[in-house]
Amino acid sequence: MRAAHTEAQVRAAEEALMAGLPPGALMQRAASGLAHAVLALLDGAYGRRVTLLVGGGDNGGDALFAGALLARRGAAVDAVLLTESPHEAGLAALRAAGGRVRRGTAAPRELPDLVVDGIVGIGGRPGLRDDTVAALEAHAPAGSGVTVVAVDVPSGVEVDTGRTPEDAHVRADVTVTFGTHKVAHLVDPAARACGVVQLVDIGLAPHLPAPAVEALQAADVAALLPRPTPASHKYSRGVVGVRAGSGRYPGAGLLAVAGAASGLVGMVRYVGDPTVLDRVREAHPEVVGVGRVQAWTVGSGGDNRAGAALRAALADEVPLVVDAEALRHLDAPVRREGGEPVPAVLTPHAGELAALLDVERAEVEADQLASARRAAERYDAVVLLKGSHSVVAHPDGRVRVNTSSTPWLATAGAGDVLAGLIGALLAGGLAPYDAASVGAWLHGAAATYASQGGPVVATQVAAAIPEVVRDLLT
Ligand SMILES: NC(=O)C1=CN([C@@H]2O[C@H](COP(=O)(O)OP(=O)(O)OC[C@H]3O[C@@H](n4cnc5c(N)ncnc54)[C@H](O)[C@@H]3O)[C@@H](O)[C@H]2O)[C@@H](O)CC1
Ligand SMILES: Nc1ncnc2c1ncn2[C@@H]1O[C@H](COP(=O)(O)OP(=O)(O)O)[C@@H](O)[C@H]1O
Ligand SMILES: [K+]
Repeated sequence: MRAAHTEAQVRAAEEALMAGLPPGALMQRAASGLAHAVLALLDGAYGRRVTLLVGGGDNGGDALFAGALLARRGAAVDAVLLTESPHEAGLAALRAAGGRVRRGTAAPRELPDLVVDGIVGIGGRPGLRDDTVAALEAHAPAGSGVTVVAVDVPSGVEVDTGRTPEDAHVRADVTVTFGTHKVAHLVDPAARACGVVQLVDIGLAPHLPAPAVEALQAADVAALLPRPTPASHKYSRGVVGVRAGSGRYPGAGLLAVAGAASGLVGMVRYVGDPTVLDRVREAHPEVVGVGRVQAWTVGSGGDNRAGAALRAALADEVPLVVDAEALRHLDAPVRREGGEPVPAVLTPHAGELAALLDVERAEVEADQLASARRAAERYDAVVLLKGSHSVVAHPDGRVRVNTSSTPWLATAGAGDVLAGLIGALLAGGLAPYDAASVGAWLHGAAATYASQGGPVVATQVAAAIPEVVRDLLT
């Protein structure tokens, strides 16, 4: 599991760890990890030009000590001070190692190979001052190819929320972080500013509490996956029912069935528009009609009958996935007629979540973590906010973020496949929170697998699910 913590959690853990260490030991660990990451990126130090952008806190200290290490290895290291009070010991170390120190935002005569963003870390306020933006532009102009390495977090993003409320922030190619991931490394839009995140172990783990946000890794997914035993039969593995697609969107019914029929349950039933049913049977001869199910997927590509389909599924006293058109017919909290709670997974994209919360889409996109949490609480259901790093929020406040995807997955019908797949996982016995997060992981991994770096369509994503599962289990 990849764990991400808040600033306060990190500071408390750091305090506990430092109590047993000599002063400055943690910064040395951080700086050494940072310097080694830079050395790997530059494939050596000798003759390489590195510029440090240095703020007034310990984040700048990390950059200065790492710069000293790089200078001792033969790199030409320049520190640009963006503060009146840089980390004194760090500055002395850099100078002693032969590094040069400058102030001001003037452009260098020659661009460096790599810029280290040591402007602010977890102590930073969101946004960057104008002079900082100018210094950044002068040393790593957009499109220049200068590699940008952020120390701990890209300066200017909001560390605990993943928001980027001020547009001014660093956009890094690589972020080198310490001790644990921070929320901003996982949650968009901040996660997009991090580039590749590398974690340096500084010994913090024993002092860390339960994470604020986590991300499943392949081994976690493998451990959670329902799988058959020698005693299994098709009913014991679970039956998923799909109420999706319509005369207007027949393909969505087919794609939801394709996601459900990826072999993770014993049987798939399709209930809905007769013309869609005929096409489902042609494409998936193993799919059957009306009967008992252990979970429903409702709403993908639905029409004005989606409300009735939702009511019928709710009446069945089994867990359900509520997608697309069916989301419009939901009441908060999600309840059966009679008022009992229903285990449910809602799968909105940002526009649909905005409608569920009665806010603007832009607000959801800007504050994905809080929006998903708020909806999970209000609807008393697991909410999967779809995006490049989909957010899965539990009504009790827990959150998982999915990082297995590829931008090529942003393609029509991909959401229908996901809804069917999560329905199958619910029918297979997973709790809604696990079904949603395992489903999002498999879906993203299937897209990545099918894409191989190139374009994919939703049908190919569904077809790649068994291959991804096979890889996981063997
Ligand atoms: N907490 C930990 O476990 C560790 C922390 N370390 C480093 O220490 C960092 C935290 O250091 P600090 O607490 O000193 O805080 P930061 O260095 O993140 O920032 C605080 C300083 O920046 C100024 N500042 C805040 N927002 C600003 C903005 N938007 N523009 C310009 N200046 C701004 C503040 O006035 C203050 O001087 C971490 O991110 C990490 O890099 C590491 O050295 C080792 C371990
Ligand atoms: N930029 C992106 N990178 C990775 N995955 C994405 C991106 N944008 C969207 N996705 C994923 O693609 C799918 C799109 O689903 P959705 O918006 O419901 O489309 P549709 O309704 O056409 O099926 C979701 O699983 C979402 O997480
Ligand atoms: K930084």
